[in-house]
Amino acid sequence: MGLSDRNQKGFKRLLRSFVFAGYGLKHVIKYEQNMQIHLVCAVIAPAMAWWLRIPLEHWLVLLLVIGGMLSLEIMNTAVERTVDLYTEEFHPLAKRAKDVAAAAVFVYGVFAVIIGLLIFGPPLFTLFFS
Ligand SMILES: Nc1ncnc2c1ncn2[C@@H]1O[C@H](COP(=O)(O)OP(=O)(O)OP(=O)(O)O)[C@@H](O)[C@H]1O
Repeated sequence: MGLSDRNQKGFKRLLRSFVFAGYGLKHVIKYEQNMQIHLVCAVIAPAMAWWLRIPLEHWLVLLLVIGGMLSLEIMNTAVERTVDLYTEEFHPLAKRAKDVAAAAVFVYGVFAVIIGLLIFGPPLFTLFFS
């Protein structure tokens, strides 16, 4: 399906958007090392949550943080590809755009780690030291 199908409506268009999102997801997983690292964490964290039997409200926060982290990494890749489309030569604004997008991932990552410590710290402490 090409760009001319943009005016399509209904279920077919919805299905089409899922298929394209799938292409995007496959690309990021295949080529972005950071995404692969995030995915490993996205498997380990729920496994730990299950093991430690954390409460439902902590599950909700955890899932929100994992979804946010993965989505932000995907958006970061979109920014990188868009910048590369504009120029593969060195350009200070290209650097600025990529570094700012990377900073967004970094800031979220720092808060994700803090939330992870707050969620997993107390039950781990109880498990090992009491
Ligand atoms: N066209 C460009 N002009 C100037 N600086 C750039 C350009 N492309 C990338 N950079 C900068 O070079 C550094 C490394 O970028 P590189 O392309 O290796 O990784 P990335 O595309 O930013 O991220 P990733 O490795 O996750 O794909 C970053 O500081 C980035 O901002």
